[in-house]
Amino acid sequence: MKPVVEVRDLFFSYGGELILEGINLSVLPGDFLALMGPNGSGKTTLIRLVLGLLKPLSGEIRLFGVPVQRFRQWHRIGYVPQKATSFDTRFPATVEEVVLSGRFGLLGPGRKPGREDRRAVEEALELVGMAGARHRVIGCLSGGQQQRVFIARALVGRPELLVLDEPVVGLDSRALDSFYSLLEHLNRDLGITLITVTHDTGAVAQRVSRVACINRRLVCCGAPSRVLTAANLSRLYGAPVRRVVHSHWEG
Ligand SMILES: Nc1ncnc2c1ncn2[C@@H]1O[C@H](COP(=O)(O)OP(=O)(O)OP(=O)(O)O)[C@@H](O)[C@H]1O
Repeated sequence: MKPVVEVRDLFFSYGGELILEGINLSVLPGDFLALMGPNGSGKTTLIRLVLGLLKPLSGEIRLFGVPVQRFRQWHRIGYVPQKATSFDTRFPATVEEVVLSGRFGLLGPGRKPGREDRRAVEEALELVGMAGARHRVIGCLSGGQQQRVFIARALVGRPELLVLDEPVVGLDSRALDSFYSLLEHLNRDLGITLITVTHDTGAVAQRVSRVACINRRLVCCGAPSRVLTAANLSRLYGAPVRRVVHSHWEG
C-alpha cells in the first residue's frame, strides 16, 4: 500500500536552531495518527513541512508518492490549522460562506461557485452536524461549533487526508467527546486518513490507530497500547507533565 505521507530523514531548523532531527514517518491510507509531544517539540512545524508551507533543511517528504515540492493536488488534503477558531464575534461571514471558502482552491481564480460547490458545502455541513446553522454568523457560535465548521471547510473539497493541528483547545469534555466521535466517523466510515496533533492521551488511546511521539526526534511510534506507556510518556514529557497526562488518561 502506497503511503499517503512519507517523511524520510527530515531535518529542519529555524535560523541556527535545529527543530526537527532525523524524522522518519509513514502514514498509510486509512490510518488515524495522533502526533503528540510537549509544547515546542516541533509538531506544528512537522505538519507545516508536510503541507509544503516550510522547506526542509534536508530530507524528503512525499504526498501520495509525489515529492512535496512537486505536489499540486492540494484538494486531496484538508487542513484545520491551530487556533482556527479564535474568531471576533463581529466577523461578518456566515457558516455557509466559511465552508464555501474551502472550495476556492478547486474553483480556481475568478470562477463563481456553482451547484456542485453548493452541494459539497451542504454535504460537509451535514457531515459535521452543522447544516441547521448554515445562515448563522460564524463568530456567534461556540468554540465547539466553530471547530466543526472549520472541519467542514477542510472537508468540502472531499479530501483523502485530513490534517488537524490541536483541534480541541478550549472545548469542554462533552464537546471533546463528540468531536472525537466525528473524527472517528470520518476515518472509519468514510475512509479518510487522519493526522491530528493532540495532547489528549485519553481520547487518543481509544480512537486512533497509531501514535507518533515527537520531541525534536521521533521518540516512539506505533499502536496506542504499545506507545502510551508510563515509561514512554515520562521519556516524552518528563515528570511534571507525566502526572497530569497520566491521571487524565486513566480517568
Ligand atoms: N516562526 C518561527 N521562528 C522561529 N522559531 C519558531 C517559529 N515557529 C516555531 N518556532 C520554534 O520552533 C519550536 C517548535 O515549535 P512548534 O510550534 O512546531 O512546536 P509544537 O510542538 O507544535 O508546540 P505546541 O504544542 O506548543 O503548539 C519551538 O521552539 C518554537 O519556539
